[in-house]
Amino acid sequence: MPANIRESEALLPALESLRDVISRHGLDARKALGQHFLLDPDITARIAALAGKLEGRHVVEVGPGPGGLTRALLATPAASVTAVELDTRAVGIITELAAHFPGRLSVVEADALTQDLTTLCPAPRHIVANLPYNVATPLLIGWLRQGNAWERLTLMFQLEVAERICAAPDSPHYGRLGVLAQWCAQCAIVMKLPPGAFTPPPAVWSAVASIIPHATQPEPALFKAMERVTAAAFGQRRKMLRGSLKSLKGEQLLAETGIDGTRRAETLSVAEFDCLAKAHLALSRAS
Ligand SMILES: C[S@@+](CC[C@H](N)C(=O)[O-])C[C@H]1O[C@@H](n2cnc3c(N)ncnc32)[C@H](O)[C@@H]1O
Repeated sequence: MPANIRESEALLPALESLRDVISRHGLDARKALGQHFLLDPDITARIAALAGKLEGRHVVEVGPGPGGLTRALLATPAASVTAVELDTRAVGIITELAAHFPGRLSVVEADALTQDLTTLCPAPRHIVANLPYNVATPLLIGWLRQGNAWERLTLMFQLEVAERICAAPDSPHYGRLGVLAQWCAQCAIVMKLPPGAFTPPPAVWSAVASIIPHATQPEPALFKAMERVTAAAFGQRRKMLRGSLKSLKGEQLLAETGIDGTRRAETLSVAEFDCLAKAHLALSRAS
């Protein structure tokens, strides 16, 4: 395995600069596609390193754009990289890049929101991506739903979203996304980047979150129950639980779990939400 960033770069064949590739393919950044590119190879190599051991792993990269992070991933010992991209111009760039890495890089032109990424490569699978910010949250929730399929996710979000994913109870960013993510995975912010690290720069800071699914994952019906409970509890977060959970037979749920109905959603631990989701599922199966 390469010992450092310079050694990793040395593993790549001589490639055209990303700026030249962008201009040759007319890949001017489009806001609607959340396009903020990473062109600094030191930064992309650091992100690839944050993904941990990639030897023998199959990596899915969502939104390769001009391919900076893709190149960094190819400089690791990953068994394969599958890039999923919506923008035809970027698909053209990655198709060209794939010619330099026969059998190791493939590109799929698709919307990652509707494509089941688990069908694209065998396990053990990782996702590594600088995500399009406009669809990052629904993408993450979809991948959490398939927790068993992923060994690890290393994902760039807007800093505020990464903070919500990793927030502790009773802290300002704690909410539905943090409960769902931490219920399914170990989550941590492992890198922060200022707007100037991207071309063009976004309006806000960004952060990479490392998301490692727990060994045991909720079954689909329990995941749905947790989605319903957290939507109700945080949908009216200023309300006490006995009010916000009313539509889910809240009184019964609270009695069964022993959780005080005068508490508010943001004070509950992930373990307490787990109890509520299990009680809700049991109640809905019984009725
Ligand atoms: C933030 S840019 C990252 C580009 C590149 N990985 C980089 O770091 O320079 C997000 C990328 O996701 C692509 N994208 C946007 N929406 C998508 C979707 N629904 N499915 C797949 N790719 C998408 C964009 O075209 C763009 O290339």
